[in-house]
Amino acid sequence: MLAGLPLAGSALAREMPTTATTAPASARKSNVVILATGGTIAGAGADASNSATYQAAKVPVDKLIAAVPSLGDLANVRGEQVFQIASESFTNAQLVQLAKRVSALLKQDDVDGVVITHGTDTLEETALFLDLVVKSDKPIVVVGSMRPSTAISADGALNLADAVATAASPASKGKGVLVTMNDEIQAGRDVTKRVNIKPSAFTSQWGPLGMVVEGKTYWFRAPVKRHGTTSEFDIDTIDTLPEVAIVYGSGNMNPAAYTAAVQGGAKAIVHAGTGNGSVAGYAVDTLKDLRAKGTVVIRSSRVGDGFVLRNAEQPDDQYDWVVAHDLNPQKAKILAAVALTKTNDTKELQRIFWEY
Ligand SMILES: NC(=O)C[C@H](N)C(=O)O
Repeated sequence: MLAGLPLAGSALAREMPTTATTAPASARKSNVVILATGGTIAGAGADASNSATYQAAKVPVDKLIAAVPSLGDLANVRGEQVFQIASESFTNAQLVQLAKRVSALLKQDDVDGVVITHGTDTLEETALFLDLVVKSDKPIVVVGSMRPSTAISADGALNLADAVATAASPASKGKGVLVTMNDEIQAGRDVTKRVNIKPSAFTSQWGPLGMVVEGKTYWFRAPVKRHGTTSEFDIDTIDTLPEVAIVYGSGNMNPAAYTAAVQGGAKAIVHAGTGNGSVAGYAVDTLKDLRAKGTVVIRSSRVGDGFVLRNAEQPDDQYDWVVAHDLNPQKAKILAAVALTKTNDTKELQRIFWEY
């Protein structure tokens, strides 16, 4: 029920008085553009009790903005509807289109920051992609919600207000793509969806960078990996991304999955290995074979936390494989696709996995 939105907004307005601003009254208000792509933050359920059964990507960006009147206290905000999709349906072509729009907007003098509203399922992929390819120091904040806008205690309104506050804050400059969920500011590179049903779904093994409280950002750490202006990748020179497949490791896995991925067009395989990216003994020959024929093999871990070391578990130097460092399989897939636009040299690819 879209009629639920203004109610949610005015409730928020009561809870967040206009004193919650990020800058002194004399400072110019930042100009923030909200690019809407769909997801649960734009979702609508039949009833306020529907927190998990609803349709994603229903509410248009103007209604999302109107539902949170306090946004106007934080920044001069305008919206653009880029897509209206659930994020599990994002394609590489859409990633490229979105990043080109972000890049173009941030080149404008009258844009200080960009917020992207996004479904949470692949939010972490988009956040890393933008981190790698948009050459700007201006804040880019990706935000979603775990409950649809019509649900009791919907989390989208506050997450969006926090995103706008973060995008409007000069303190957010140069910190890479940021994600605001559940009061926290996370590094887009590191953050991952770890719970599929709670507002506290997004965490990073390295911890949040900061928090947003009453429209003000508080920072505790900053990313050290290459991103934005220090990245060697630039969306202005990327038009397509190569196919990269993830193959999931498990007990008694079928190695035919690797071959099928390559037959399906994959230029690289991210092996979501057990433990430290380990590979079943009976599957090693298939991967060695595919590598000999040109497929890039990247070892990541299905565990999600920790990091995969070269030549631990498997002799990567001997097999000419790459390790994903601390990137989980879905993030390794994004970095591999971006890196492959420049090189398929495995030494270069490994350097890129260490540096980004
Ligand atoms: N919470 C969400 O946004 C989930 C939804 N399936 C999406 O990613 O679009």
